[in-house]
Amino acid sequence: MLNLASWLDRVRGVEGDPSELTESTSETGAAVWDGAIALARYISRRDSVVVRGKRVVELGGGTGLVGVACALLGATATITDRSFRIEAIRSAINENGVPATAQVLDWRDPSTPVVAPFDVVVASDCVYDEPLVAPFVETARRLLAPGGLALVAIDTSVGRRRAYARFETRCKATFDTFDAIDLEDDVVLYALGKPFPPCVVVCGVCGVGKTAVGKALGGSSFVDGDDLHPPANVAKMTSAEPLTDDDRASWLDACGRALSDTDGVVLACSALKAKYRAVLATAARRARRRLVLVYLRATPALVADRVRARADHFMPASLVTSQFEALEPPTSDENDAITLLVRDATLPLAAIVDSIRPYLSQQQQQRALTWAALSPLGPATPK
Ligand SMILES: Nc1ncnc2c1ncn2[C@@H]1O[C@H](COP(=O)(O)OP(=O)(O)O)[C@@H](O)[C@H]1O
Ligand SMILES: O=C(O)[C@H](O)[C@@H](O)[C@H](O)[C@H](O)COP(=O)(O)O
Repeated sequence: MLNLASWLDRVRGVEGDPSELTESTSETGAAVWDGAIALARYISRRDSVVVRGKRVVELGGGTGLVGVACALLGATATITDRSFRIEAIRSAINENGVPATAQVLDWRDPSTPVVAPFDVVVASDCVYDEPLVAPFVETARRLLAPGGLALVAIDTSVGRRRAYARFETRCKATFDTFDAIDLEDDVVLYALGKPFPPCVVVCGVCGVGKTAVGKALGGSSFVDGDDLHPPANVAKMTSAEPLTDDDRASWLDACGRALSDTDGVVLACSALKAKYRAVLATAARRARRRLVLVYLRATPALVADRVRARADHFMPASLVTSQFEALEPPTSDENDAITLLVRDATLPLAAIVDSIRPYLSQQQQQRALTWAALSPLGPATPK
């Protein structure tokens, strides 16, 4: 395996002039531009923090220089470009014997199957044409895990000022942290952090108010666990038969996927037992987020009243007793991965929701702090 220094020496021999390239040039990506060299050097100086052990994707890989550099430094890299560059990227990967794969990715075709998310997105000198800016930034956002970091190097001597200005504006609107750092020569490095909405689960027995609170809190990002039950579970509950641990297993997995596969979900899920909540906490950790668990507390009598008064729901009031029998009320020392908020379900809805919101922004701040600590750039500049 080559080391990074000799690999950089080697690719310097094919340096090119990016000012001659346009989006339609078939030569795009055939030469190594200054941005790529500067970015590879930058990452190599901060390897353990930025890429080691991380899932990295390179956009517009060209020769594959930056992606191969990341893999040489201990990342698992996916190096992407349009189809005509893939062969060259594959040979760069093979030559270096690194843990990397080459994959076709066209930013204007969101259906291209690249397995996201990634901890780090890297790219260099990719936004030289204005029409490319929006699809590029959207692709970076789509592929990046919450809390992840995008590093985009641009050689500003090339003179594509309008494209760069559009890129900056777009990034400021898309990412929640934005730094522009001068690297060597005229290369500017943009460090971008993806918004980091928390995973929220509203739990408690049937009829306690999970859906009402979850909807008010999550708006369009609300997911109702009721909708994730397999039909057999719904049939069972409709016929007044309580669910068993086995019945709940696949449903909890589906709830977990709703948490880990989507940005910023608020999920209503009864999560009656500690072991069910552990499944959800693991899913949140998979998405690199902390789980905020809102437990709604009420008496069996109040809950039975609510369930009886509720129209258009499969859950019969006769199941309320078994729900309380199964319930293991969550405690704050139950699981390190959970931030527990206990709320009185008899309070007005607005009071419950307003008392939860500050914890959500606290999570956002925590994300910014984590990012700043991980970043080799010093504290990130919030927009
Ligand atoms: N804080 C509250 N105050 C008064 N009624 C509520 C409150 N929260 C929920 N409800 C009502 O109680 C019923 C059950 O609430 P729902 O959200 O469907 O519970 P769950 O999703 O836990 O089964 C609904 O008719 C809902 O409008
Ligand atoms: O684990 C269970 O026994 C069920 O999941 C139950 O707890 C849940 O509450 C139902 O989905 C009913 O729906 P509601 O909670 O909306 O009444």
